[in-house]
Amino acid sequence: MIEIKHLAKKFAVENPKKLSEQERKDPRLQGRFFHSVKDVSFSCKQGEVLGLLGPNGAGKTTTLRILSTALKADAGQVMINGHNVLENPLIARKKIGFLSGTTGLYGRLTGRENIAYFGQLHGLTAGEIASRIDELANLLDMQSFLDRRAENFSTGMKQKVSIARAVIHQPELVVLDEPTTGLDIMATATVMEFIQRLKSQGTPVIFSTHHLDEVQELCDRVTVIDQGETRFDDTVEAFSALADGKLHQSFLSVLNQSQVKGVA
Ligand SMILES: Nc1ncnc2c1ncn2[C@@H]1O[C@H](COP(=O)(O)OP(=O)(O)OP(=O)(O)O)[C@@H](O)[C@H]1O
Repeated sequence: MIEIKHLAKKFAVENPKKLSEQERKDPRLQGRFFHSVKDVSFSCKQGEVLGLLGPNGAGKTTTLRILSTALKADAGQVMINGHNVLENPLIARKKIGFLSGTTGLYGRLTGRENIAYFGQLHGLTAGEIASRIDELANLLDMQSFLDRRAENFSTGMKQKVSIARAVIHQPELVVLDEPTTGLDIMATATVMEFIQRLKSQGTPVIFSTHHLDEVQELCDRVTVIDQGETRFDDTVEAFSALADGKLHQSFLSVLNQSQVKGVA
């Protein structure tokens, strides 16, 4: 069980000129600070997949980076199976597998070496690493390129190796930031099947996405964030029922209500 309560994170704005026009108009900009995440709460149980939705700049990546301990929250609580993540980041790192959109692979290492390196960081033995990589190579369809240097990998190859690297230590919770962005149909299907498999093994998965068909196919729960605040957090059935099964309409209706609230 993972529970996120009232997360908040602001960033100091070093140079206001570097903000986009949209950010300059955003009510989250207050003086020298941009309050990227203001009040985000959601929860996800064993074996559930949660889809984190929101428009560009809503605060999804910031939330997931806090969850994975890559960023420190200003306020709020993250509990994983009774452990306080924000107070015990080292324990939390062992429990969480995090795919970030920005962490690159080491180009001079092969795919296998990139994954094995993370296994070593997590304290796995050489034997454990080898058998786990074999298993992941199968699940993510990586055999044909695993022993090539990563520098010339396609986007799909890179993403598969990055996912394998994130889950080498069999984490209790898997957090994926836009795992299918930029992937072709085949690679997307492989990643979706992989998430499905984690789910069937009972591992909770939280992933951000802009693809509602992925939500339809995989998710048990949906959380919508807008302007740094949770605007919807419930089952996929409840989300779907907002607009007679049309998830795009459900999403838009949550955002419309959110804007009405923002104005009020
Ligand atoms: N280190 C930072 N310093 C200043 N502002 C930041 C920083 N990181 C994020 N932000 C701002 O916080 C807001 C939320 O960003 P975030 O990346 O969390 O959004 P997102 O929902 O993941 O968006 P997208 O769907 O475009 O990936 C954005 O306006 C972003 O520019």
